[in-house]
Amino acid sequence: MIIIGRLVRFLKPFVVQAGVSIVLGVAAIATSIGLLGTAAYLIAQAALHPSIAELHIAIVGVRFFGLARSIIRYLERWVSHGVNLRLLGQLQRWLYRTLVPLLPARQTLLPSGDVLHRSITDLENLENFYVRFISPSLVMMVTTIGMVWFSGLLSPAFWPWVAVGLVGAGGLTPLLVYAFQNKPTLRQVETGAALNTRIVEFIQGMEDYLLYGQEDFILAQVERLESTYHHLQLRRAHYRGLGDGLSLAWIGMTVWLVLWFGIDPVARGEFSGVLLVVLVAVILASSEAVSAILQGAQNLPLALHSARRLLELEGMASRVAVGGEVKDKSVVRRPDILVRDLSFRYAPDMPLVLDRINLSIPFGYHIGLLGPSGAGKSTLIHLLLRFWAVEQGEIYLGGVPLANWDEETLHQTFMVLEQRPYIFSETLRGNLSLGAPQADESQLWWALEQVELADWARRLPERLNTWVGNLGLQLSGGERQRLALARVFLSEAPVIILDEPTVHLDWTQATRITGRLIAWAERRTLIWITHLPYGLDWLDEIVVLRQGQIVEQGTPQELEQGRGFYTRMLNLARRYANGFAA
Ligand SMILES: Nc1ncnc2c1ncn2[C@@H]1O[C@H](COP(=O)(O)OP(=O)(O)OP(=O)(O)O)[C@@H](O)[C@H]1O
Repeated sequence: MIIIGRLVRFLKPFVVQAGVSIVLGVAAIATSIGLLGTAAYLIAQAALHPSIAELHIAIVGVRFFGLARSIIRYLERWVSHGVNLRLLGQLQRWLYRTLVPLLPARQTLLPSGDVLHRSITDLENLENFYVRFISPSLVMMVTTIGMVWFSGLLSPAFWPWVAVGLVGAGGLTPLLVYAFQNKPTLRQVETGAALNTRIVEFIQGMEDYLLYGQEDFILAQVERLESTYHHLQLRRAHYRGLGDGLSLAWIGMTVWLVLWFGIDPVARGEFSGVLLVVLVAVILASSEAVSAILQGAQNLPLALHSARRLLELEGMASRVAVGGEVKDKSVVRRPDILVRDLSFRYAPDMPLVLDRINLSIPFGYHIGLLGPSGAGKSTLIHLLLRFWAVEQGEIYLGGVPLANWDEETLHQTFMVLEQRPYIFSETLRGNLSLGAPQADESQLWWALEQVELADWARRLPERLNTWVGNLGLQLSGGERQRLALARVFLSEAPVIILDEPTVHLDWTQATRITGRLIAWAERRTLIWITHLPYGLDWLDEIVVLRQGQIVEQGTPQELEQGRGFYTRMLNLARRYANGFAA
């Protein structure tokens, strides 16, 4: 019920249109009943050979209901599909708004295939909830009340049977269908999501699977999931068939009871035979509303499970701090960074990844964040970007607590080159201008020059307009890295964070590009993350992280003269380099 309540709130903006669609739905069923009722009256009355004048009203009624039924049904579909499409748009917007703050940090919790499943299949299932459940339920209720009232009007002997029959067919049977469908549907949704996840993983990791000879194993998993999925689909179809049969039995029983209790009074002349025929016809006509609600009950578990999966994203999102608004825009252009007593763990039952970190990075400083793998460097940056909420300690940006920065301004302040930069299935131009849509042709070429990709780009068949599709897989590791670095050169952000920026580059090229980066970032803050203590003399300060703690801090020269962790790393690195050279 809570889920249904949360779903109904999405309908709020379209409540008028939804109301109109329900009224039209009731009117469409009413005209169907009217058509069958007047047609039955006409045939039954005609059998008694009355004068044509006596049949006149019934003839007009048949014409009217016949015409009105098509027009009203058309209008009802038009309005309800309009509501549906707008609703789908609203749900999609809601989903993307929910996913955006969630994805950077929680990718590990949501495999890409699962996100795909949620954003396509789950949304589609949810769409059915409104058109196939809410509206038919209300139409069924009104139809039942209307039919009970009409049969009671004809004779008090009939209405209890009509009430029992319609409640059985349109109330109890859908409930039974829902109860039986619930479990297999839950399993079907989960199996479908697992299937999607496996398929996306298989495609993304195809190279490795082939290399390790694991393709048969993965394909067997996919086939197993697929066969479970089809088996569950079959089971659901089976219950659906049972539901259809059961509701028909209820309607048939109602007709039978009405005839059983009606024939004697007709024989005794106490009740009109024509009206008895009309009553039977309208009961049969009301089964149109029954079949709609049965379809709704069939889809309800699917919609509810999908809704639960979608709404749980909201719960995850609320754990990430939501920003306010930075009033003083001047701090946005020259923000100092201050980290005070920051501790962090990924989950309450996990160990501390950062332990009482204190750090001050004045604007314009070039600082190196050094430490072995797993020291917590990326975590510190992700907290700075507010991918995760700070729970212990504080981070100030430009003197303003990080939580008070709005998302958009925060993202304009930072340019981040992640360890595995993402190359989009796009043209070279599209990939370059991602963070700098204002950049003109000459700026794009300038950026390519800085990363030594301009000659390569000139040789491409369509130069900047060449498709570097398939997530950049047709580029070499070094080309991908330099393309991502070219994006950095186009950025206007005041704080630049580069996570292992020269990985995949050869030593001489890395040195040249680093030199250009240093010069370019002269009036910006630069945070250079690395685990190699090489060639860092140009930095204003180096902070050494180890097991989540700052173990050393100072200028490169100060650290080199000391006997700490940094010197040990440096000596080790030199020994390795000499060993290789020898
Ligand atoms: N999403 C996550 N959930 C749980 N633990 C995580 C998550 N991300 C990182 N960790 C753990 O936090 C610790 C610090 O990881 P982090 O990525 O910050 O290290 P790092 O210094 O950047 O390492 P590297 O140089 O290898 O990138 C590691 O032990 C890692 O396993």
